[in-house]
Amino acid sequence: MSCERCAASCPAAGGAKAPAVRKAAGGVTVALLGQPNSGKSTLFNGLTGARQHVGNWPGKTVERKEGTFERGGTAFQVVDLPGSYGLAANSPEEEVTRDYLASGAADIVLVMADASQLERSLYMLADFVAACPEQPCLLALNLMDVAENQGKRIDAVLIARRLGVPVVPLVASRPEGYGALLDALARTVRERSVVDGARLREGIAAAPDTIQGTAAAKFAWIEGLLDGAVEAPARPHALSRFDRVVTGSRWSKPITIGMILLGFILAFVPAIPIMMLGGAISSLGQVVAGALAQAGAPDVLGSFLAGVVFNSLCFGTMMVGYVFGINLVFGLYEEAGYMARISYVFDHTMARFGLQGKSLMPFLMCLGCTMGGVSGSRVIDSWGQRMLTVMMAWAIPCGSTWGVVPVLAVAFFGVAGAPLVIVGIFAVTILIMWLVGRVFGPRLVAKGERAGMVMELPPYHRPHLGNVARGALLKSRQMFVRAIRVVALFAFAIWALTYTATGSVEGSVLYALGTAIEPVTRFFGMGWQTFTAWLCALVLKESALGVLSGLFTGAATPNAVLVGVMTGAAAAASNIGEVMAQAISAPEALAFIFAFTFNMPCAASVSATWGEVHSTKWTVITALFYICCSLLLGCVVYHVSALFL
Ligand SMILES: Nc1nc2c(ncn2[C@@H]2O[C@H](COP(=O)(O)OP(=O)(O)OP(=O)(O)O)[C@@H](O)[C@H]2O)c(=O)[nH]1
Ligand SMILES: [Mg+2]
Repeated sequence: MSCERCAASCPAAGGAKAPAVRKAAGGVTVALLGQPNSGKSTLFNGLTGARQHVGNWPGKTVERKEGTFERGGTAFQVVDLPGSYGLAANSPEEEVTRDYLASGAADIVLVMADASQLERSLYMLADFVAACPEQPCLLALNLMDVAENQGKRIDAVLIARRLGVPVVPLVASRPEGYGALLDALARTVRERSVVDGARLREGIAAAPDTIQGTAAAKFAWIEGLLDGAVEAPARPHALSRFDRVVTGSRWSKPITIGMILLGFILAFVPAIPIMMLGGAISSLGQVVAGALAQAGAPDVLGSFLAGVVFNSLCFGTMMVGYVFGINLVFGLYEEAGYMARISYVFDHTMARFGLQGKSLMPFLMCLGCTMGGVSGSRVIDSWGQRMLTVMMAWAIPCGSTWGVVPVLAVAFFGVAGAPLVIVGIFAVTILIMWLVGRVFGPRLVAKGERAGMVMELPPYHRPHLGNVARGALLKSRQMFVRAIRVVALFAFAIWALTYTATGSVEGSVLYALGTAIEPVTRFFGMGWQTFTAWLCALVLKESALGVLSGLFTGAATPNAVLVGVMTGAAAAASNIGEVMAQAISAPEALAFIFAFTFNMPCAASVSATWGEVHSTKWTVITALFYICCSLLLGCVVYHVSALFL
């Protein structure tokens, strides 16, 4: 049915741009409408088998998504609309929803309400009925399990009688219980039932013609609709007392920091077996190479298989291990409703940097893996704030950096000097983040957009481990595929540059290139070996120690260098620090430490950044900024420290 009256009366219709919505040919189009976090995407996934992002905080779905399913010989097209609090609001996501309704593309609108906070959640229904009085619809009272846990009892039959359309209690996260909803949907298609909104219209007509007056009339209608239909216990829910502590002014920050640290530690539980699998893949590569050599295959074949193919897989698997762990643990936090609290607690602090509370999680995730942190920025709704978050997050030293820096710091500056180096690194991190905020902040986040986040705190839910694990697997798979492509490409390049038939590094292209450009790299405080390690770190941060090990100990065969490149510390000679301490000066080591730490994180992070921000221009700007910063730092640190060390 074309909802012409809706289009005429819908607040969106007046000034809205021509809706880019076309009606599907054949079948029945069902639009899911509801306030944020009411479970639309969960139902959408359950009905269509799609994998839309779901999570317990408002505002995840920002674009219209479509999927299909079949029931009783009828093809249904389901449209997952972005959540919005009403139809008169102004954010871009809310415009998507309004424009869609105004287009008349939906045959049936399925209004989703959160049964655990029904009165507030039904405001969308009131708005919809006022705007689209002739649109056939039905109402789903979702999150019934949560409402029941709160001790609420809802008389759906009474509400249905008052509305004149089917009203179905629902637990969207359990698709096996969709029978009643699908029956009600089929009935709505047959009967084209519309809500009896006469009382609502009378109320609105009698109310003062102001936003507040109209809203009061809508809430009065909801009150009448629910009168005698909802029974709720009077005592406050125990969790709301807990919430007062975790979001209150006194303990909120220490508790939040503790919970985040716990999350990072717990992430190792699923990560370690996956990382061990990665190690096994690398060893398998060596076995295969050895077997090929014994069978008389050309050396280049074994070297290529072990160095490029198996080591790429090894690195991809190892990296994805922690990414999976982080996604799983923080996915559980998100599902439980705790992530929204983390963002809330730090919102004010982050606003000082032009960011918002939601930027904190990506920052923290970057301490483990920049790629994971970058993909975590997806939760930030404003593109400018997301880009700025990613740009700042690149400055945070990742886990791989911490595998390299302490080894070198102790070797060159002793146990007493190393902590000073670490403090220096933290100070420069903050300096660079501040610099990024000052230089790029105004270009990315307009003054008006610099407000903190606006987000209601969702009620706590018991997380569904299966759903969260599936989501984490999906994200990890996407990341693995992205990483492996980049890694394999660079691994091939490095392999080609270090391969020599004799096995001596001096004969390799890398050696020739490195020594040729050494006069220039010396200006930035790095000799050819440290500069090569710096270059390899552009591809993979953890490669640096392995490369240094290969190049300085002299024991490096091309494949040892490559294994170092791919597996980092694992392949590093245990005495690398001592050997380097004899080969290069302390200023050069310090220059390398700083240039390496603040270099762009790794090629996979660049690819993840592009994947999140979809801007080649800003991805390139970010990469160039960090490469320049890193070289500049190397130069300054080298020349200044040479005066003292
Ligand atoms: N316990 C329980 N949780 C549910 C149910 N339906 C959805 N959820 C959870 O509620 C949260 C919000 O679900 P979403 O499907 O993302 O909500 P949405 O309406 O699409 O939200 P926006 O895209 O932000 O508008 C998620 O944590 C879901 O797992 C349910 O019936 N019971
Ligand atoms: Mg959604």
